[in-house]
Amino acid sequence: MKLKIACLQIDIAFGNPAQNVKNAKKWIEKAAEQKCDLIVLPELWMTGYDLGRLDEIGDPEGNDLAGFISEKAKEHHFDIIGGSTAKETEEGHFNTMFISDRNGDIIKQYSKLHLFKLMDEHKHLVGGKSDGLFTLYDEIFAGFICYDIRFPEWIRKHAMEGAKALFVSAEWPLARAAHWKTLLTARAIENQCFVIACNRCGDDPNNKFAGQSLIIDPWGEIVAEGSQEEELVIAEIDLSLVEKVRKQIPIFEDRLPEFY
Ligand SMILES: O=C(O)CCC(=O)C(=O)O
Repeated sequence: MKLKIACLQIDIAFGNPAQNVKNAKKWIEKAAEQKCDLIVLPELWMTGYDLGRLDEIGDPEGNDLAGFISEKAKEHHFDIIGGSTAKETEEGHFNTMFISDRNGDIIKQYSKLHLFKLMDEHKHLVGGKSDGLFTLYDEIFAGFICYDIRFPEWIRKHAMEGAKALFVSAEWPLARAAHWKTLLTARAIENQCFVIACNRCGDDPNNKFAGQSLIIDPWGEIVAEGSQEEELVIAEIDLSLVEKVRKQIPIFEDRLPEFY
């Protein structure tokens, strides 16, 4: 199966959901003109990292993000990996990814498992408790958020459970752009699956962000790479490549977990 995918590599206005929704609408229109099958948004794109103001600008139960992507998916007939939102619950705020299919049904919520202390997430957010697996086009995929990509065991668990493509939403700083590219390429090669990673660009009061969104195939080849500016990062991927690579070098069969 072939899929045309667009990462919406956008800038994010710090703590200004209204402006960010307006900008996202503009980029979603551009993706619709490109006739994409699926689009991906970055992490916390409605609020940015204005974590100190989440009581004011957080997203009650994630309904703002869920409602927005559901409406846009139906309008444009594409599936949406909606990036993440600061989902406000009785337990606190989660950093939660929402996924809508093209009928507007929310088919998955995944809350970031690994909180990133360097950006104070542990002081303002609650870590998730469940996996990122979901199904679209009768294929198994998985969603992750930013820092999660530093945990190969977490990603491997999803590949072992059948994920053929890993979708990553991020606000990854420019200072560690080399890690971003290396980690994502390694996750693609070691799990022999596609990696589609959408990062924000621009800056906030504390960080400059890398952009450089990536679409990587199961052989580790980069098929599309963003600049450091706002843009759509687009590629057509062919999911049958996953089986081909896994046949050529059968690492899942050759694993020796009794030694690990
Ligand atoms: O791991 C990193 O270097 C960046 C992670 C990050 O920015 C995040 O999880 O928000």
